[in-house]
Amino acid sequence: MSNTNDHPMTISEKIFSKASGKTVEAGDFVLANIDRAMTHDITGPLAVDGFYDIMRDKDEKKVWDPSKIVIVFDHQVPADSLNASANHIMLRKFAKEQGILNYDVYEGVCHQVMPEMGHVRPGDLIVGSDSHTCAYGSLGAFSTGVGSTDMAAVFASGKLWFRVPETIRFEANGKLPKHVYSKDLILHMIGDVGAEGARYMAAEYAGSTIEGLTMSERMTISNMAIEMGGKAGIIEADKTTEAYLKERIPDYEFDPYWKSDEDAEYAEFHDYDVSDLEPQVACPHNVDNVKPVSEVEGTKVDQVFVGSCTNGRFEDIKIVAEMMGDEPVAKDVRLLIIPASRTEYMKVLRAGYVEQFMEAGAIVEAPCCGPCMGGSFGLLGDGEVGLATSNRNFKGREGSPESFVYLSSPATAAASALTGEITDPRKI
Ligand SMILES: CC(C)[C@H](C(=O)O)[C@@H](O)C(=O)O
Ligand code: SF4
Repeated sequence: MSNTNDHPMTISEKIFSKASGKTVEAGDFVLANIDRAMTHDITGPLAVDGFYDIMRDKDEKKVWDPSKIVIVFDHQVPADSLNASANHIMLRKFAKEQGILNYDVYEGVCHQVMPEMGHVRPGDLIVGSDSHTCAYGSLGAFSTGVGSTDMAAVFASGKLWFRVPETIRFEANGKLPKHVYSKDLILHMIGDVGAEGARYMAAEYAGSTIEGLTMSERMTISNMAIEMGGKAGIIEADKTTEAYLKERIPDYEFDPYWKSDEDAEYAEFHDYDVSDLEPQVACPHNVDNVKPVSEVEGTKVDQVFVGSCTNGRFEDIKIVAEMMGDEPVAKDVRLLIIPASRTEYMKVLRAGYVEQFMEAGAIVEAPCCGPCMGGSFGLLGDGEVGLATSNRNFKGREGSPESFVYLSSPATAAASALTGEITDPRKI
């Protein structure tokens, strides 16, 4: 695509222009063509019911384009209840009948599987019936979470109405200090603007710090855009993205058009110098209750969970393995490690980390969402304190409403698993 715009555009305006076939700007209402739709084992069944409801008078009840839909089983896998197995049976049948790609119980968390398996490209408009679908913005796509009934409409028509969002730009410059990671940066940003700071806006992350991040680190940042109310969390595609995509999509060709124009209009602008950023921790019971680790050091933890679509990749787990070395997990602490996908799990396995973690007294589980949303296992009981590398810490998020969840980077999680209390990783 070449630049034929009649006004400077943000990447979101460009993507919605392509998707609606006309030049649009923030505030416009558009009926947009969807490039890819993702659903999973929890929200999928309702979307399928909704789809058949929409199609009730049609003889041929076929989705608009099976090659553009992906189903992933990840929240309750392997089936943890009869309800979950019934959902899986229903979705497997739907996928088979419609010819839709279905990643079954062993593949991993949807937001890891989608980019990893080559279902995300810069410039795409993607919807998923999961709020962290904003994660694919890390590859320069406009990607957002929708409800199951919207997903049903997408299954039927391949289209959805949107209000083209304004953009809030976050620019981060400088080199992240040792033991400070992209998770600390995004927690800091969320703490700064608040849980509604980017409401219905496209968050756009830029600056030399972002440019220097690996794909895995970028995914962490884009994933959490929703925690400030963002509709999307976009990082423009560059050489790093190109290399990631070339490995996964053989015919992929980089198109420099998919970025914001120099003089594009932003609703808000936030600027950060990260060179003296401390490790950050989100404290109970809100993601924007963010404090530097020094303010919560010494808080006893019962469970440390390293995983989720936010920080469950090999790179994250490597940080934990390296920080722990030969040391055991602290007495009375459960360290739960869940790689975000089968691919990431195999990297962890090949690096010898599974053996290291088991010897240290940690538990390594097969890829899934795990305790991230108080689903299948690893739930916190009354009065217990958990530290997690995931993205939400609302009351009861990881189990009992009487438990407490703190969120941090994998490095802070590892340091805390070693000592049994929230610990500054720079001190280990
Ligand atoms: C189950 C699903 C609807 C939910 C979401 O949309 O985000 C879950 O993935 C979460 O992280 O809370
Ligand atoms: S890992 Fe957590 S945040 Fe991610 S999709 Fe699963 S439940 Fe949602």
